[in-house]
Parts: sequence; structure tokens; C-alpha cells
Amino acid sequence: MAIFFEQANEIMTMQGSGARTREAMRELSIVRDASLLIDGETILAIGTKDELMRTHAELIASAHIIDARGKVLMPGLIDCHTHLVHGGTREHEFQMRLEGKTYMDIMNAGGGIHATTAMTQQASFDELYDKAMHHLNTFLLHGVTTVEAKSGYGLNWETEQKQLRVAKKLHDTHAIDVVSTFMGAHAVPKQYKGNEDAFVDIILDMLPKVAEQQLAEFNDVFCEHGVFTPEQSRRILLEGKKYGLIPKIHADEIEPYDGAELAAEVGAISAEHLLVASDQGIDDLARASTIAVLLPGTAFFLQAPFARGRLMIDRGVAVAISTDFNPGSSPTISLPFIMNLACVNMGMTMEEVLVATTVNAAHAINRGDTLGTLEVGKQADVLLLNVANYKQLQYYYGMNHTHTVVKRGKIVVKSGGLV
Ligand SMILES: N=CN[C@@H](CCC(=O)O)C(=O)O
Ligand SMILES: [Zn+2]
Repeated sequence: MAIFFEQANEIMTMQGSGARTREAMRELSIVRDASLLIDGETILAIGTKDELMRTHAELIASAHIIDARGKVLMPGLIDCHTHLVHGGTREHEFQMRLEGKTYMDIMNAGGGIHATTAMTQQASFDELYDKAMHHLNTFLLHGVTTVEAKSGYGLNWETEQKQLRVAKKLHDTHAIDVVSTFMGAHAVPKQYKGNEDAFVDIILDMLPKVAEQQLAEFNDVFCEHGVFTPEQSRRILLEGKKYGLIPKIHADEIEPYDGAELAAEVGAISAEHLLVASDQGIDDLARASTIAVLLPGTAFFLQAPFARGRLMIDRGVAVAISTDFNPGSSPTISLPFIMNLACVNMGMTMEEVLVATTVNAAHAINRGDTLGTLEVGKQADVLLLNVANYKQLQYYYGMNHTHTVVKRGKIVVKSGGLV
């Protein structure tokens, strides 16, 4: 059945092409007192109610009508960096950090990523699936219609494959589109400490299997002091490219390590975190059109300095924003809250964070052609917010304003609840 959103206060169409930089990151292309008509899985028309009644009267007469008066319509949010599929939780580590331990102290002592790896290895396929399904439902309730999901809590082929298969099944069964990234290079198992290159070789062997079995589109590495060096990261990313896996990098998160520079050098689609990226690295990202995926929830939760989002935009980098949802450094699913952190702590404007979680997030996962804007012919992923104008989404912070969500032309959230 067609869907007719009637007379929204504002429709943020975000229309235009390509990832947005500089001033274009502030252009929301808003139409006011406007209506939107969906037919099948795509957007058929956007305009005033009168215009659409003139041109599509018959279809509207039989459509499901949603009263959008007093509300705001926008593209479904895109969360372009998550560690969705994992076993267990690590709330005790949060307590340890509040008592003075650092994230890397905990990881080096066998906790952190290693702790989640053990719990993920032990979990059955169905346990991982049910847990991640629950998380996806929460994403949907927060207006998120597409989620990128990284593996990386297996650190052996069996469990990496299990995580990626869970993500694939979720993509097939859940309303949310799940886009997979292989991240075999997330940590070095302790039996390889001192012999890290041997583990790199094991990851290199996994890459053709990931590609052959079509388990992921992207290949990510945690390039960090004490994890993978820039040289090891380069090897893994360049080898992945041979199999069509597009590079992404967890770069310059804890200590500067020329991760942004490496992302630009290998032609990564995105460099992620960048809390301590150098000036040179930022300029390199701009030149290479590598998207900076910034994760202010991680800085907030780790009590670390925030990435220099303002400077990156001013230097011409296309910035995307994401939750980094994971059980250690950012266990939140509220992308709207993360957007608020980006405004308050990274100097981004309300317009920029909206572009960063729609158009630019779509480009960070290679979905810019189909997702991220409300335009005729694009996939109908639509979010109706219970706010009077787009600025209220950030003003009334830390709250969930989702009213209705349409995914691929189907209503999946209604009056703030799952359908
Ligand atoms: N920094 C590396 N990976 C994750 C955290 C993973 C974890 O702590 O479990 C991140 O992106 O923040
Ligand atoms: Zn991450």
C-alpha cells in the first residue's frame, strides 16, 4: 500500500549528490508544510499537499495516510560504525575506568576486546543472533534504518565467520539493512604477543574466504600502539583490496599513529575515531576524499579528548558521525544523543550533524546512491520526528523523538513503538 505523509512542518530532503564537505554540510534543503508520497519501496513525490493531490489523487485516495502536521520528516538515520554482533557485557570495566584504570590497561590485562572475544567465541549462533536482534530493534526505535556491523570479536576464522553470518541473517530478517565489515584485525590474541606478524598472516588467509563467501564489503583494522602497526595495517588493507574488500581504519584513537595518513594512502573509504589525528592526517583525508567517521560517544565514555570535528570540516573533510556501539568504549544505541555530543563537544552545527548521520554516513558505507536523502526514486527510508523543527532534535537532547519509521516503503515504527 502507498504511504502518504501529510503536511509535515519541515521535510529535510538533503537533496544533492556526493559526500558533503564545507558549506554543503549545512545544506538540508528543507521544504516547509510539505507532503511525501511513497509507492512500493521508493519515494514517488515530494511537494505541497495540493500539488500531490493534483498529480497523484488516485494513489493518495487508497494510501495509508500519516498525519505529519507539527512534525519533521527526514531520511532514516544511518549508523555507519558499530560492533553490533558480540557476546556479553562489560559494565564492570566501566567501574574500573571510573576508579582510574585506562581502556588500554584493561585490554592489556586480558579484558576489553579480549574479554568480549572470549564471550563471543563461547556464544552460540542463536544467542548472538537474538542479542543483536534486540539491539537492532532498539536502533529502529531511535530512527536508525541502516547499520554497519563489524566482526572482530572472533580473532579466529570460526568465530569471525559466525559473527558475519549472524549479521547476514539479521540483514535478511530484520527491517534494518545491516552492512558488514570484516575486522579480523581488531586485537592480537595473547598467544601471538611478540609474534604479531604470525597473526597478521592468519588474517591475510581469512580475507579470500570473506570475499568468496560474500560475508563483508569492507575490511577494517585497529591501527593503534600495542595493537596493529601502520605497516601491519597497510599489509592487511592492501591485501583485502585484492579481493574487493574496501578499506576502513580505526585510526588515531588513543595515541597518534599516522592512521589518518595511512587511510588516505591506501584509499580507504573512511578513517574512523581520529581523536588524536594530526594536522597532516586531516589534510590528507580531505585530499583523498576519505570520510572521517567521528565517534563522540567513545570520547565521552572513555573521558578522552574529542576529535577535532570543527577543524576537519573547515579543512574540507567530509565528516560522518556514528555511535560506535560496542560493549566496551561506547555501549549506546542513541544516535540522536551522539549527534548532540558532536554539537556540544566537537563544535559541529545542528545542520552538520544531520548531514553527518544521513548523506555522509551513507557514503561511508558506499550507499550514497540509494540512501541518505529524501529524493524521488530513492529508497523510502523515512523518519518522522515528534518535534516542531529540526533544531528541536538537538535542543531537547537525550530524548527519543521518533514517531514513525518507514523502511523500504513499510511502516516499521508507529507512535514510537515497533509495529
Ligand atoms: N577501538 C577499537 N574497537 C572498538 C572498541 C571495542 C571494544 O572495546 O570492545 C571501538 O571502535 O571503540
Ligand atoms: Zn569501532
